[in-house]
Amino acid sequence: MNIAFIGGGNMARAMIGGMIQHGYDAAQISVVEIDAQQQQQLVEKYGVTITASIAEGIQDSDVAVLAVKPQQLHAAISETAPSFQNKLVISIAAGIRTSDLSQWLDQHEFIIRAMPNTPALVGKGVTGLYALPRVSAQQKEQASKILEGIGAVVWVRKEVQLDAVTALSGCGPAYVFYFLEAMQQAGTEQGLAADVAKQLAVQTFLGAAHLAAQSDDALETLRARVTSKGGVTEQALLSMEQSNIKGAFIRAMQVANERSREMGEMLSERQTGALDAIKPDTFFAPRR
Ligand SMILES: NC(=O)C1=CN([C@@H]2O[C@H](COP(=O)(O)OP(=O)(O)OC[C@H]3O[C@@H](n4cnc5c(N)ncnc54)[C@H](O)[C@@H]3O)[C@@H](O)[C@H]2O)C=CC1
Ligand SMILES: O=C(O)[C@@H]1CCC=N1
Repeated sequence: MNIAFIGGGNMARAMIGGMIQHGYDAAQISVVEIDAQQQQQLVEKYGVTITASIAEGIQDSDVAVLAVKPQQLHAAISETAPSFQNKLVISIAAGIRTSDLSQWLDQHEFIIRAMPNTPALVGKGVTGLYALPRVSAQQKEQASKILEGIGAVVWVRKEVQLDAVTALSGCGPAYVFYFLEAMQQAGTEQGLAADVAKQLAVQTFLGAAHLAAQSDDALETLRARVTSKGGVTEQALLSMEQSNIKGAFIRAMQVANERSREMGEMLSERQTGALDAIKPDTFFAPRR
């Protein structure tokens, strides 16, 4: 199965790196990338075929993965729509709806919208997937196979659920890094060396995540087992409750979900002319 990536930035590189590490042949991967520096890095690091032309890049591919920024997508694909004919198209662009993609690609029907995440680079990603009704079972299997090379795969039945997947696991690695930064900072402020604090924080996350993955117990139960009555953890959690950390976190994910939907709406409206008056560099600012 030959795969072409349209856009070879952060997420495409995470996917390509993960796929190659898990045995995928670089000769079967081509990347359409317009930035010369990115092109050079992709060739040097992964040995994939590079071109700046979509028509050329995808002509021998069975699957095209759309991996440019959401606001770059319409411009990138609309003029080369016929090149995508009969190919399975997997879009990883946040927010962009399959109905718009289909329209931009001359009513293309074989479209899967996917939301992967950057731990794909180390084969530990998770991807949420939604397929248009005409996508065959075999094409869905192809998509699962590609994405299982870089981690776990979860199919959703309703497209709107992908906004929740985006808010949770698409953005999730950033929340984890943010939390790790806070743990490292607190550790150093309490007298630990920065590298030791980082190791303790990262290993604690890894350990807790493995424990949660392997246990049948609810997350609350696992938390309760750490929290001795009248002990140390209890005080820390009490402090977090007083600061409403959980509420703030849930609110942040709600905002992320809204932003994902808003991006889809704005880009859809823009292409139908409703937002033409707004300059491309400013229209993408949040409307709040
Ligand atoms: N970074 C992340 O954690 C995740 C990103 N995504 C989605 O992945 C997509 C890509 O995101 P990133 O990799 O972070 O962005 P990025 O900016 O690192 O990569 C986009 C690449 O596309 C290239 N490009 C732009 N226009 C092009 C064109 N017409 N033809 C060929 N190449 C073109 C750019 O030069 C750039 O290298 C976005 O749509 C984003 O929503 C999805 C899941 C997670
Ligand atoms: O922040 C973004 O827009 C993309 C989508 C999920 C992770 N990164």
